[in-house]
Amino acid sequence: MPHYDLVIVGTGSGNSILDPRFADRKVAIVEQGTFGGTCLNVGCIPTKMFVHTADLAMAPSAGRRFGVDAELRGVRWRDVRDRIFGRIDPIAEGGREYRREHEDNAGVTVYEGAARFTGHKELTVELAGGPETVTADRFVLAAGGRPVVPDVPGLADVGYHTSDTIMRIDELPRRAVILGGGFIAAEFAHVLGAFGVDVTIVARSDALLRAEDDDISERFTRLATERFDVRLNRRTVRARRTGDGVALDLEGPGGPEAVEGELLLVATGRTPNSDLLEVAVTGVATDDSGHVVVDACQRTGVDGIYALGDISSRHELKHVANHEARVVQHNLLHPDDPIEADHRFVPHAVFTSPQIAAVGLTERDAAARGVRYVTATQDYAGIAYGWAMEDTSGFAKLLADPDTGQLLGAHIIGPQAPTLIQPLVQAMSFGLDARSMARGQYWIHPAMPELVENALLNLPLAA
Ligand SMILES: Cc1cc2nc3c(=O)[nH]c(=O)nc-3n(C[C@H](O)[C@H](O)[C@H](O)COP(=O)(O)OP(=O)(O)OC[C@H]3O[C@@H](n4cnc5c(N)ncnc54)[C@H](O)[C@@H]3O)c2cc1C
Ligand SMILES: NC(=O)c1ccc[n+]([C@@H]2O[C@H](COP(=O)([O-])OP(=O)(O)OC[C@H]3O[C@@H](n4cnc5c(N)ncnc54)[C@H](O)[C@@H]3O)[C@@H](O)[C@H]2O)c1
Repeated sequence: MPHYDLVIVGTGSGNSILDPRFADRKVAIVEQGTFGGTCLNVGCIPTKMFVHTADLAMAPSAGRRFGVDAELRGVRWRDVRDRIFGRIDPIAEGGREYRREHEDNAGVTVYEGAARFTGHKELTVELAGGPETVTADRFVLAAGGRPVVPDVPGLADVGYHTSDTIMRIDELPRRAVILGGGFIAAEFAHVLGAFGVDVTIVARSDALLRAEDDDISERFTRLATERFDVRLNRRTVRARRTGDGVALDLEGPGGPEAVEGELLLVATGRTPNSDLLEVAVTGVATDDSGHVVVDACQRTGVDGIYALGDISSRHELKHVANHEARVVQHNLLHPDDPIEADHRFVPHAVFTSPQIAAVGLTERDAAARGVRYVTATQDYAGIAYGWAMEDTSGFAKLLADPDTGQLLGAHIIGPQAPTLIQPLVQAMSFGLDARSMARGQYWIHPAMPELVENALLNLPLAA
């Protein structure tokens, strides 16, 4: 039975741990799917390439009110798809080849198959030629998560897509139904809608993107309702096949109803892969949502076993997985001088239309925690660049401590929100108060960050 110094399960963020400093160690890396993991192959990167293309497809119709008459003559779906994966697939394959063949990785063995723990620090991998069992002093659990499919009668039989499959379809449907009202629903509704698909969104709660600050969620829900057929407060009773696709029978405030599409996208969250990896067999604990329990240094309760990314983090974000991979890398190299992960101010963005970004507390969080706070908002429509963009719906909302001016939360809905939020993430991370941030630097006029400057100046802080 081969024994390793280190075994890494998962080639998403886990793959970035290995660098020349590990050259003197005997290492194995295990992957059951496509090298590079979710973000590269079926997550952040292809979705944002589709989103950018969708934004371009929307531009002609947006031009009209600027006096620019342009027309969208069509979207060549297969060309879009093949351009995107024509770039991504070789990167995934290049990463695989690098680990398997390159002299830099002379000490690395790649196992391609599904792994599960079969004993204490003992892992069995289902290889094409049969199972192989390995042991190691140290493990990194970086096996991510997978889409959750709700237990709706008929769903398993009708044929549905998840984010794992929808980006590779051969033809765009005329009509699509999206089940779920979170990140993936918001992003794919935008992409499909921009490409001319009639989109119906079915959500069980009373708003889309419900985890956002209420003002953001309300604004997005209103805008989405103008663009898509949005069914809120709906329970999905049953899925059934129709002549040309799928129907969902729903129960809602108005009684029973049905929605139909040629394609159904299930976007109802993700679950960590700790169960399939059978981490309990090696003594690693999970919480009630299946996330591996780690301490601030990303160590599980079992000596020498670390975890990172979606398998252990409720954030389920690539920048968090990357940060945690850097922490694990340091702690593997310097076990006697470990560092902690910093989860204080984790931002996120939803790349839909309009774009959304946030960091820190929502107003709901602040109220629930009994934190003293003041808020301020600034509309894009009230800054010069917002006039240039004729924006009528975007705004920034800030929460701050009324006495110290320390920022507690920032929420933006509107063009370039993920870019605009970054200086606020920086201010929060380095403890810069709102007044110093607003007046201690120049803000380029008339650029979009004036949205942030004005939101900061609008905060009703103690004199
Ligand atoms: C559609 C979509 C869009 C997203 N967009 C964004 C975004 O814009 N920004 C952002 O920050 N985040 C985004 N995310 C989330 C982001 O992709 C994840 O947080 C991130 O990829 C997690 O990285 P990871 O290394 O923890 O896991 P993964 O990248 O999922 O890597 C885990 C790897 O482990 C392998 N594996 C699993 N189980 C086993 C096993 N038993 N044996 C062997 N191998 C195994 C898997 O095949 C996989 O390759 C998106 C996710 C999705 C689904
Ligand atoms: N831009 C980004 O950073 C980005 C983009 C896409 C995905 N992601 C990550 O991937 C994760 C998964 O995305 P997601 O959109 O699937 O999850 P999500 O948690 O954002 O949304 C899930 C949605 O499904 C609904 N839902 C859950 N169970 C349901 C059921 N049984 N019936 C009907 N509706 C149900 C929830 O109410 C919610 O609206 C996200 O949490 C996010 O961290 C990030």
